[in-house]
Amino acid sequence: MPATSSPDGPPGTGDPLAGLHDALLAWLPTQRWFPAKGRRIAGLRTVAHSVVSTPEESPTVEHAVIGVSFSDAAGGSAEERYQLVLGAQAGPPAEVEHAVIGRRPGPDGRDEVVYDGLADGRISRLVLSLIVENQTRGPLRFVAEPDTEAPIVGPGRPLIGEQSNSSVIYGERAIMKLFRRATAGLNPDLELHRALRRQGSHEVAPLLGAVEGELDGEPMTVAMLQGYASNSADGWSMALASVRDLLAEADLRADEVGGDFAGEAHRIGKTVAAVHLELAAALGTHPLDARAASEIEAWMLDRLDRAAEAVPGVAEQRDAIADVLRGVTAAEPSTLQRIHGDLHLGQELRTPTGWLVIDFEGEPSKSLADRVRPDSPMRDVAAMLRSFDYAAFHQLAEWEQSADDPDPQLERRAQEWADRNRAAFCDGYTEVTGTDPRDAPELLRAYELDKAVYEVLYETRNRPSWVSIPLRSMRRLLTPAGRGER
Ligand SMILES: Nc1ncnc2c1ncn2[C@@H]1O[C@H](COP(=O)(O)OP(=O)(O)O)[C@@H](O)[C@H]1O
Ligand SMILES: O=P(O)(O)O[C@H]1O[C@H](CO)[C@@H](O[C@H]2O[C@H](CO)[C@@H](O)[C@H](O)[C@H]2O)[C@H](O)[C@H]1O
Repeated sequence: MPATSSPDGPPGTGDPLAGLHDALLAWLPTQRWFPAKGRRIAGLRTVAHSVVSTPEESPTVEHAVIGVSFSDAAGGSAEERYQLVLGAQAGPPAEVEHAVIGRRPGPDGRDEVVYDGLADGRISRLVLSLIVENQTRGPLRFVAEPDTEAPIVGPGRPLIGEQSNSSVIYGERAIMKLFRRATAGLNPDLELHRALRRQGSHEVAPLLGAVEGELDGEPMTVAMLQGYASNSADGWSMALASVRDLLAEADLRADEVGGDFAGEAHRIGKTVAAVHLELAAALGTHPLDARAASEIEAWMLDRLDRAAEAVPGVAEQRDAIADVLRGVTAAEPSTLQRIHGDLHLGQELRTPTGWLVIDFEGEPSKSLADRVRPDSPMRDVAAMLRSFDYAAFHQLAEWEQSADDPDPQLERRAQEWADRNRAAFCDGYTEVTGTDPRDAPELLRAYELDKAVYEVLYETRNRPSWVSIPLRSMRRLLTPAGRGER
């Protein structure tokens, strides 16, 4: 049996990672998934730790939850928790060299190297086989989804790219995501994929299995295994290619240039609509009555005030924005249900047969309670409309960094691209649900503006050179002429 422990004391009192705290503190900010880069870390502790491998298996594989606390103004006393899968071996293979975290004395007295386990194909292969065999190792349960056969195709290859979690791909057949933020409770990504699977959804990748643990006495989702859509392209890259074609031919309209995206936007609209119907059928709907609407309004206003504190461009428009956000109370009668919660073109994959929606975790900065709260499907629709704006104006925003003045002709072309694709998306959505989102303009505008405010804060913190994109949309949504979708 693998050894397990749940240390909670100070370093040196039985914490198996105590000797690695300094190394972890240096390593964490270098990781793409670590969201608190640049913040002043006050301390680190091991919240939970278990050994996954048996003594016969090499390398040693460990699962840990670490708690990081901060001493800057944004930190307060809140601790953020992250999951790690660690490999440990005296002489690990060269392929993990880039993933080394530190060294510590091994069980035989010799130093062993501790590294990010997902970089080691032997470790990802072990995790996959534990899932397929439905094994339990210490506090971790490796579960295959009933009636599925996860393909055993050997070691995993870490996904390289922009991610908030960490994924490995198994031979173009399966993909496993380790959720980096450790949160007590069922992760909505797993929960909603399970619900959609029950509905026989063709709009999401098939769920194959999961790794589940415990945190604070509650279940915690460690990882999720899905079918891999090989030969797919994400909507964001496809949309950018289309916009590039358009801006290279500034004299032509979006429908006259090669690489028009409107057909795809229409199909994405249909796909998102189908997901909404499936989620409603699987998990139910509730009326968006006056009480629910005022709760959503309060939540939006609170988020607006937090953004206004951090970004002067938002603070200057605070009252005008608040007036638009109050549009959610004009939403009756309509319904609330479980939704995606953080939809954008990068969360859509074009496969040879259609579009798939991925990543149902919701906005990363929201608490779990907020991410699982039923909301209007209009939030997802508005988020997609925002994404078409992003794709349209992204290149201009990059050019504006180096050019003196924006070219008004290119701005007009970009706006045409956005309008054309937003309309095509709404048409596709309406075709499937029978409800045209543009028939509730105040609700749609409130959700779009709420998302734009979120994005202004997100870009200020993560990609300051992109902040002009949501700021431009914020201004448009506050201008009477720029409001209408039709
Ligand atoms: N089922 C899948 N098939 C193919 N590629 C996928 C699949 N799921 C995710 N990906 C790829 O992995 C990337 C990260 O996945 P995502 O679920 O968005 O992770 P994160 O939550 O870390 O952002 C996606 O942008 C996509 O390129
Ligand atoms: O993908 P995540 O779930 O981590 O979502 C976060 O990051 C997104 C960017 O990667 C961010 O999306 C924003 O930028 C996109 C272009 O990169 C654009 O298509 C989206 O419309 C825009 O919101 C998302 O908001 C954030 O939560």
